[in-house]
Amino acid sequence: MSLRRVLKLILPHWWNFPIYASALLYFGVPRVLPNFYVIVPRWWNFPLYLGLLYLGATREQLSTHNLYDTYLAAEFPVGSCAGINTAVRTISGVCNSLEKPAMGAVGLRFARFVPINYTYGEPDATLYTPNPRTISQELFKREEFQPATSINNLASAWIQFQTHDCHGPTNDPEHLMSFPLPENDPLREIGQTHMTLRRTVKETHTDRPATYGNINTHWWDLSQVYGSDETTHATLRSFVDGKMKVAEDGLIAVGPDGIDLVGYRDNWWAGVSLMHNIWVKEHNLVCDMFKASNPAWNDSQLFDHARLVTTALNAKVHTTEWTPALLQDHVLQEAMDTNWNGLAPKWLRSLLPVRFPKSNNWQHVAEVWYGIIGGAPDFAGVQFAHSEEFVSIYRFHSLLRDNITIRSSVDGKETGNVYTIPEYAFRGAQDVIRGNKFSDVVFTFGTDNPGALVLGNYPTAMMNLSKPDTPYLLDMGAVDVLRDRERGVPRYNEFRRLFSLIPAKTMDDISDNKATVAELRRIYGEDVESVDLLSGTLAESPRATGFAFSNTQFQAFILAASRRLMTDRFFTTDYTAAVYTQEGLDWIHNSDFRAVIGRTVPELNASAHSVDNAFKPWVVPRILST
Ligand code: HEM
Repeated sequence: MSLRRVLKLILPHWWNFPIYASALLYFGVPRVLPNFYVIVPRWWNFPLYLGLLYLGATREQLSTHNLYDTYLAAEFPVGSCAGINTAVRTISGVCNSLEKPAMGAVGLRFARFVPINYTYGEPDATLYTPNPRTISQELFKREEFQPATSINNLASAWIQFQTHDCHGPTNDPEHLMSFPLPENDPLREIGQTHMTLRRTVKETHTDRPATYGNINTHWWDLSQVYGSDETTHATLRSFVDGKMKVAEDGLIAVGPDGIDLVGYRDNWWAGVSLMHNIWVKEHNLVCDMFKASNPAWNDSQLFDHARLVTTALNAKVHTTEWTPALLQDHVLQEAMDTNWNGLAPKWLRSLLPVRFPKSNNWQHVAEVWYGIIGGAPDFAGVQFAHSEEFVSIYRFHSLLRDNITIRSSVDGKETGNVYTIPEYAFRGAQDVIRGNKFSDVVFTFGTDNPGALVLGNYPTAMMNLSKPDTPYLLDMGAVDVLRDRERGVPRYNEFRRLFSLIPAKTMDDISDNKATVAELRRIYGEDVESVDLLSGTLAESPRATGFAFSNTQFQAFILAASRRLMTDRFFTTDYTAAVYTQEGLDWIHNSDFRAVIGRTVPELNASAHSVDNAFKPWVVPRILST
């Protein structure tokens, strides 16, 4: 951070300076102030430093009340790091924690962000009420595409690339959920009376709610690119110079099922394929950089270092670019930047190169000053795993566009190739990626808007989705609702209560928009407790200025976004030149997503740099506007 930026931050807000100082003090005594936590419904109206203080306090509040392990102490797998190279990320995710080697590894259970006794899956009496199909068809269905104008379609591809479906592609064929279709359902005309789907694969326990395993690693380690098991991983490596395998055309090769050969390949579409290609290309460029500076390194050394750097850069892009693009609020922008870079100006860091002591109290001061990265890990007393609630807040299918209309990156003109969802999903992704110039595809994503995350904007094609190997059509709107109920994710109002938010007393409290409230009432009547999490969050307003999603989802996000960084050894204790190399750290420090695009698709360097954040709609070539 430059002196100019510090002055810019402080001067217009000089009257906030005492608040800023108290924020630092506050972080120094983290376990005290949460006792005095006061919920502020419209925190985004605070001036900058008060807003930062409030977000910090909220995170502390949530770390104290919203972290729950789903393992009993005696159940947790005992692991060992004997014979494992602990200086690098492992494929299965073991040994990130040296104290608890199995933490965050592939197959481990999802944790919970709400107390365990609130996570029983709903019984049949409520599971199907209100009817998920009615909700999907009457509340969610898109009549007309409503764009999210502040972001581009790379943002939607990005978030699915980050989250994917981690409960597994097949579900449990032995255990089904089935409910009658509404009387007026058009499917009844073709003889269908019920909607049926497989339950999620789960572990049952005698005295507590069922638990669910993650089929990928939990860490922020790009396992979707590299794989979470050695067999898959081996098929993806070229074993030459540390590089990932690519086909002759420079893109990821495709398997016999028509899907790209990558670490995790479920629910495939053109957007995720695009992201995988960009990050595999980036990995291979990092290998080139390392080979040039370390000619004696073998394939494994090059791969392991390139993975560390590529992964950290990916996490940095998410923290400092994707999130601020989705949540364009001044407080949030600063908070996310502080997470990664800290608030301390560079010149002061060089004067005081030694970090604050890493004792429990000072650690929080150090975090604000220097950022989470390179600091001391903080588990808030609970071992790390992704949580079921974190999966649920990313049910973002409304981001999907009905059509992808390819435009040339040279002049912005439509090429004539248009793909609907059934054409760009699953095997169809290949038609988009290889049926066009890759630069045109990326350009199209950079200049298109995704759909807005509001009611009435769920793509109709996703409500009649034919997924390979699934023996029935999926109404994804209904599936999204049903999965949360099945997995015991609390409904909207309970979710708010448990996340230190003020619950709605009546439907009118959910949204400022009268028409939206009327829509909710049509489905849920006056029973505000029955409103589903997805319905409530899509309906919710007001939202923070510039927020693409609701404050309720944001609350879970506050907890998860920092926690993913601060529990990971490779973002904390081992974010050092000794582990990453200095050139590796410099690569991360000097790059943003615009640079990644410029390197991996050089034709797009200028377009990607036409905006200050690669996830904002790119400025199209002049020919379009003339
Ligand atoms: C054409 C593109 C997409 C297709 C075909 C697709 C399809 C699916 C399917 C079939 C499921 C699993 C349904 C089940 O539980 O049985 C799913 C789950 C999910 N999808 Fe999508 N999806 C797409 C895009 C997206 C996007 C853009 C996001 C944005 C984040 C997203 C987020 C999720 C989440 C969070 C889940 C739940 C994951 C889990 O249960 O572990 N999807 N999707």
